[in-house]
Amino acid sequence: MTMSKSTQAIVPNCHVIKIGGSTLANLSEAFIKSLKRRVAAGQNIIVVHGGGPNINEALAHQDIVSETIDGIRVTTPEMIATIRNILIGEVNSGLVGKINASGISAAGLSGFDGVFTCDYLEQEIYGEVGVVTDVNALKFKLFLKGGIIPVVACIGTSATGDPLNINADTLAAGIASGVQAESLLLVTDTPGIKKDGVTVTSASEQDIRKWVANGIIYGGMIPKVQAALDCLESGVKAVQITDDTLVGTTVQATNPLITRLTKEVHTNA
Ligand SMILES: Nc1ncnc2c1ncn2[C@@H]1O[C@H](COP(=O)(O)OP(=O)(O)O)[C@@H](O)[C@H]1O
Ligand SMILES: CC(=O)N[C@@H](CCC(=O)OP(=O)(O)O)C(=O)O
Repeated sequence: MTMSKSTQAIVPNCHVIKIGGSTLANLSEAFIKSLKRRVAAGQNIIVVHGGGPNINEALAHQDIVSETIDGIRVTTPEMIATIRNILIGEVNSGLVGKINASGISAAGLSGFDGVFTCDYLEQEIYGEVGVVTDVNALKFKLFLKGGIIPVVACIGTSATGDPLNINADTLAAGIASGVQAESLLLVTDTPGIKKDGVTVTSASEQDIRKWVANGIIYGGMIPKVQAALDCLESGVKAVQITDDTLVGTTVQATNPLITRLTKEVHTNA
């Protein structure tokens, strides 16, 4: 997959944290505390969020059945307005409100606010689904310089201004690559990649390819491992797949070159 680029300066000491819809409803105190610690330590945090379960519920209310291909929702024109409204109107505002209430200054954003551009992934297969093509690192920098955490909903716009549904893991990887983040943290409802019921502490690209092929990794975990590999490929130094206890800190590569060559994906134990 071609990763997004940034036409502007990178964002220093930046860490992208993606929160899955699986976790949003019950975001723990520990998570908010960890966010505060990171901000206090001077990290530039960008939050990206999903909302898959909220979308499922809203579509079910309208008797709309949706299909996913390897974790990516095939998005028909009849679904896209609902998905935009749920992600921006409901999920994003809820999360931004929660973060602000905790004392951290945050602002809600999406592709409509010009922080990234996107294009159709493969319209004939996925319909109204986007992929990030460019990241406006300067705009992110301005928010962060002003002490505001950008909280980005996974909705983009087409060249003609129509909303596009973007898988949140894919968007997080695109933004992390575009700002040349130090790390990407994918927060979900499982403590890491599991194999035979056990959470693995680290996984290589070869492991991942094998586990996707034999079904150990399936569904919503597929966009995560793809995002992880894409990020490492584009120079992001560390990727962690974890639950919201964020046990320890993001695994940092001691030698970025080795990380890039071996494409290690770290998960927590
Ligand atoms: N090998 C695996 N290890 C852990 N979880 C996996 C694995 N393969 C598939 N999954 C599934 O991926 C889910 C996480 O993806 P998803 O539901 O899309 O979460 P999110 O909303 O956080 O993006 C897990 O709850 C689990 O059902
Ligand atoms: C194109 C695509 O797959 N979009 C996702 C966007 C939400 C998402 O990614 O939410 P999670 O992080 O909770 O999985 C969807 O429609 O479900």
